[in-house]
Amino acid sequence: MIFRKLCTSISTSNHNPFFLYTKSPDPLHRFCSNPKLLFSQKNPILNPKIQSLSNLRLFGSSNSSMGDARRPPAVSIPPLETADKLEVFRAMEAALGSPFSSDPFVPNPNPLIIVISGPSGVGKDAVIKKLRESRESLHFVVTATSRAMRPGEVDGKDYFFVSKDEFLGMIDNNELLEYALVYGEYKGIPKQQIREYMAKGCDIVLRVDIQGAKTLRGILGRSAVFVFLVAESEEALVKRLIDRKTESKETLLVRIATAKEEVKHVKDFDYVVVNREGELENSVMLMKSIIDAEKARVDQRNATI
Ligand SMILES: Nc1ncnc2c1ncn2[C@@H]1O[C@H](COP(=O)(O)OP(=O)(O)OP(=O)(O)O)[C@@H](O)[C@H]1O
Repeated sequence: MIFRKLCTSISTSNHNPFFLYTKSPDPLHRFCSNPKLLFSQKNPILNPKIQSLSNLRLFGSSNSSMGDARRPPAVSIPPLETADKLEVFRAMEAALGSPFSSDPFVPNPNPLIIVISGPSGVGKDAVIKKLRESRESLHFVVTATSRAMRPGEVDGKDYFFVSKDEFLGMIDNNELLEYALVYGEYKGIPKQQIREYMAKGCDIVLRVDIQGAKTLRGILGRSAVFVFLVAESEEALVKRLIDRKTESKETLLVRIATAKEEVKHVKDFDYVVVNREGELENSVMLMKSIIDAEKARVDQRNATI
């Protein structure tokens, strides 16, 4: 009730269309026309920066207290319609009593760790290859593996191909963030590579199997983003694996049986991307959107290795 009275009194006493703030003897009256402002940083009583607005004069507007000899001289803002932009800019700085800052309003996003996983043959490598071509700020960690090189693969680019003994040495020296024995072969993620590229501000992409993703979730928690790649159906996945022609009949059967179980783990991930037959480009686009959205999060993930 008292508050409404205050507002009524100021709305009848203040006719200046540009400012809520006038030289009323009662400081509460100055911001009464919008009750929210009373308690916000826009309230000149609370914000000393805006208090300097009392020195502000617009061309063509009257200011009844201009004769007050105790106040510093008023700053004039030239008319926006005709004045030079820089002139207006400088006048506004002078009116506010400090230069406008060019510092970013929000800090740059943190480097992101993106874990991509999914059943064998779903298209992880295919998606990553396309992402690699389109995003320079992403670093794709080259996994170390003890498996033999497939035709077309390049050492140091697709994987670091090492012997089983070399791999065991890396485990002993604590050089791996995560490692696993997959279908009789070792695969692991070198820590040093991640540290080095995160220090350069790059986002990191890790490609792991489902078990690896589970282990990484245990290590990284919510500090990394986990994406599950899946085919649209079991049928599509089997056809894709047959087409790839990299498996024996036996390993093909094992991979298919494993994939059926692995799909159940989708709920442990942050995102799922369905890599439909013939729609690889769409999957890549969705991956990019996920990364963009993650970079725009207010509550940034903050991974340290
Ligand atoms: N959307 C798609 N449509 C059709 N074929 C695809 C699609 N995505 C990937 N492929 C093909 O499916 C096969 C398996 O893909 P890829 O090797 O990338 O799978 P992966 O998940 O990396 O498998 P693994 O875990 O066994 O290494 C490849 O021949 C690839 O070119």
